[in-house]
Amino acid sequence: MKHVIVITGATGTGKTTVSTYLKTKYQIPRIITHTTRPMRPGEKNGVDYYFETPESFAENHYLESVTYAGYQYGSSYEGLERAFEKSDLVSIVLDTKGAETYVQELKQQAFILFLTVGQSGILHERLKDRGDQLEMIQSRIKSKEYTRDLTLPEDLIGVATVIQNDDWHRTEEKLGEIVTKLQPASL
Ligand SMILES: Nc1ncnc2c1ncn2[C@@H]1O[C@H](COP(=O)(O)OP(=O)(O)OP(=O)(O)O)[C@@H](O)[C@H]1O
Ligand SMILES: Nc1nc2c(ncn2[C@@H]2O[C@H](COP(=O)(O)O)[C@@H](O)[C@H]2O)c(=O)[nH]1
Repeated sequence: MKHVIVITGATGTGKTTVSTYLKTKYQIPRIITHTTRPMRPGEKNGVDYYFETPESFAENHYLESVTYAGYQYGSSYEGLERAFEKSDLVSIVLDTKGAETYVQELKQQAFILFLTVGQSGILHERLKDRGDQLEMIQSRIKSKEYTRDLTLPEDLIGVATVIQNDDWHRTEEKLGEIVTKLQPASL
């Protein structure tokens, strides 16, 4: 059975870091999603996201789309199919609203991974260290989506696997266990 590891949680908890690690260590491709937000330093179009204008964003066909801290984000059916052509096990990084939609649409094919940290105060530091502009950090941390994604939504309790991503070494160990469960034959 094909599976999508849906990596979700609040901003700065390490979703993209986990997705990149799964690709590097286990060759698990990431579904690239679309956004209207500006690029961060070092990001590349077609690698980190498909960066869109509001007009071009509206032209795609989305499995789900959301507004997050004032920008639009969406994952397309085509993106999912393209990733499944490469591998039976793929990952995607979504906010919690998107993760709920993936469970409704893909059912058992969606493996939900909710990332959290012990103290939400460290998230601000992580975003600063990542090179985010102060203005962007402040508006994001004030957004209702940020507050919402700090807590596992009720619909995902008992469905999601939770990793407290404070210690990267422990996170690596837990990811190894998850991949072994989902991809036993190839390890
Ligand atoms: N376990 C960890 N310990 C310390 N720093 C970490 C850890 N995991 C990730 N980071 C760092 O935290 C920063 C934010 O990580 P990342 O970009 O992966 O978060 P994210 O959840 O994808 O954020 P966003 O939703 O804003 O895109 C990065 O600089 C990353 O290197
Ligand atoms: N529901 C969706 N959420 C998405 C998608 N692509 C990214 N995201 C989430 O948006 C926020 C902000 O991302 P950032 O890269 O600007 O920090 C974060 O929670 C991502 O997981 C999507 O297609 N659908």
